[in-house]
Amino acid sequence: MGWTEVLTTAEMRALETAAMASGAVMGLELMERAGTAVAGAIRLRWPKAGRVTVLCGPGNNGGDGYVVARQLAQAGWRVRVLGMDNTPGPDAAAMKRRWAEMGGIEPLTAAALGSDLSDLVVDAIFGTGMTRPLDREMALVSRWMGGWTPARAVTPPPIVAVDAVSGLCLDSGAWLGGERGDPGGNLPRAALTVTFHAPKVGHLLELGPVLGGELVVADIGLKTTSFRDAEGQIWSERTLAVMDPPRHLQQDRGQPLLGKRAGSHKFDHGHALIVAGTAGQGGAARLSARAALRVGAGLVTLAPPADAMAEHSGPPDALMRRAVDDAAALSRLLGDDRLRAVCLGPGCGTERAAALLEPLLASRRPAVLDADALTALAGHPAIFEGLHGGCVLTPHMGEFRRLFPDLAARLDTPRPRSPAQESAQTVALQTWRQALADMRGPLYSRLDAAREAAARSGAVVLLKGPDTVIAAPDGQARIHSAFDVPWLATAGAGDVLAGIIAGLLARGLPPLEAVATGAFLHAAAARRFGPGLIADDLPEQLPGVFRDLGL
Ligand SMILES: NC(=O)C1=CN([C@@H]2O[C@H](COP(=O)(O)OP(=O)(O)OC[C@H]3O[C@@H](n4cnc5c(N)ncnc54)[C@H](OP(=O)(O)O)[C@@H]3O)[C@@H](O)[C@H]2O)[C@@H](O)CC1
Ligand SMILES: [K+]
Repeated sequence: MGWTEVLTTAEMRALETAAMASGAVMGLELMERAGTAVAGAIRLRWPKAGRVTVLCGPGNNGGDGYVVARQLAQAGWRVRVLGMDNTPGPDAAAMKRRWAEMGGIEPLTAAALGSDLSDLVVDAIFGTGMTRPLDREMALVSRWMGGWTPARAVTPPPIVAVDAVSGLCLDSGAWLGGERGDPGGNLPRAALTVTFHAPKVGHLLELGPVLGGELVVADIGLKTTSFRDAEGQIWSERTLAVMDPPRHLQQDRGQPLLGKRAGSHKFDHGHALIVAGTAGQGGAARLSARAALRVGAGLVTLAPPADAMAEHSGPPDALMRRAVDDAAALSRLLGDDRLRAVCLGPGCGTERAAALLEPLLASRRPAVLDADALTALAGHPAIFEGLHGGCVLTPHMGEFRRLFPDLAARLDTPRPRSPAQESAQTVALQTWRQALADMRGPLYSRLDAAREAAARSGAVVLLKGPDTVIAAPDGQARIHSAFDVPWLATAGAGDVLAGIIAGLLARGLPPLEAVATGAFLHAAAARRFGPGLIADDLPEQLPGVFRDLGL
């Protein structure tokens, strides 16, 4: 594996619809495969048949649940099924009938769960069709799965989620059971989530990774892997996620992408300019510079104002230094074509950043704009207008809020992305593009926000977080979930990331690739060091990361 395609719920429904419309597969068959995959994953992890309670919702997620119930019963499990008193769509109804021939269906209520004694609970209540907050009864069921009952706290049995923990929005990773960002306690945490064909956006963002546990992506035989338009071109608006060390880092059309070819010259690997600030603020820029060197830029020059030069005279000795006092000095320096990329912002000071942004943007040089440069951009709309496709913005949520207040506000409010909730099943293949634009899932996501920010600014945007989201102006996006490296939340880590990206830009990687690769290397360095990490350690881990990648 490497980069993996990630889908919205509408995209998933469109793929499924296309597969059925082409006659390649029937809905009932897909449901049987989905349920079989879940039952198989359960039997692999819990090989000794025990007692299982399967909670089945009103739609096709519930249909999968009835398949799981049947298959586990056939494998010797003692199965209790709690379901809803409704007639679901034809496929789920058929699966419900088949189960009813084998066992009973009790009403799905919190009261019925109160005395449950099972070893395992299968949550097949809601999946990709989750469109609105849980009603009161389902909220109580959900709280039971989270270990809360009116009488006392209980330890719920391990939960296996079919497609998602019910209540999670698979388009945003937000919790639909309550207020966004403050979902309260007692959220259910699955031991295992089995999803189908591809991860969904919500598995990787916000609470998705926290609530989902181990994520298994089961192949249910949907052959299509990418969206292609009528001319067979892959859409530009794709979302890819790093699930494993990306293979392309080791090899790109037979050539090492990050490795260095024997006999190459330092100028073959680019020259990065790291702008530094006035006295007393130097550490940040030096962290960026060290990272740019370690990631393999051929040369790195640090550019403080002349009166701060003394402060910047320490190691690493491999750094070159050049005083840049004002916009004119930066313009002159950028007259040298060999300077391939610039990093502006870390430890720079907002005023200095604002003054230097104009010549930098005018030079059209690839540039990472971080920290103080982002604050300067937020305060100067005219400079913001000068952003271009070679620019990379690396805001954390606070900086994002200053730059794109309306987009941040939409993230804060749990409201639908679009009121149109037209059934995807009716969407014809040719009209996907329009249909998906109308039907993105129930909640506006960090991915949506980053995409809009990139389109608006014309720059590549990396929105920081444990679920880093990266978007390019043409709609391409990457998700880099790194919930396993909490030690990255440390002072200066962002400066290192900016330096890594600047180094990769200097080495000639296109902006989106530089940013996505940079996010991966940054997390990999943190992972390699482990607990106790400080930002200074990150660049020093890069050689080990490269060795691990086989460079
Ligand atoms: N796509 C694929 O390739 C495959 C998909 N498969 C499976 O299908 C699942 C998707 O099925 P789905 O579309 O029927 O949606 P699902 O999640 O069952 O929920 C829909 C029902 O819930 C209701 N409802 C929604 N929110 C509610 C709320 N808060 N409170 C109460 N009710 C609420 C909603 O009602 P409505 O909004 O229509 O009023 C509707 O009745 C998917 O996750 C996967 O498991 C596999 O079988 C095979 C391959
Ligand atoms: K579910």
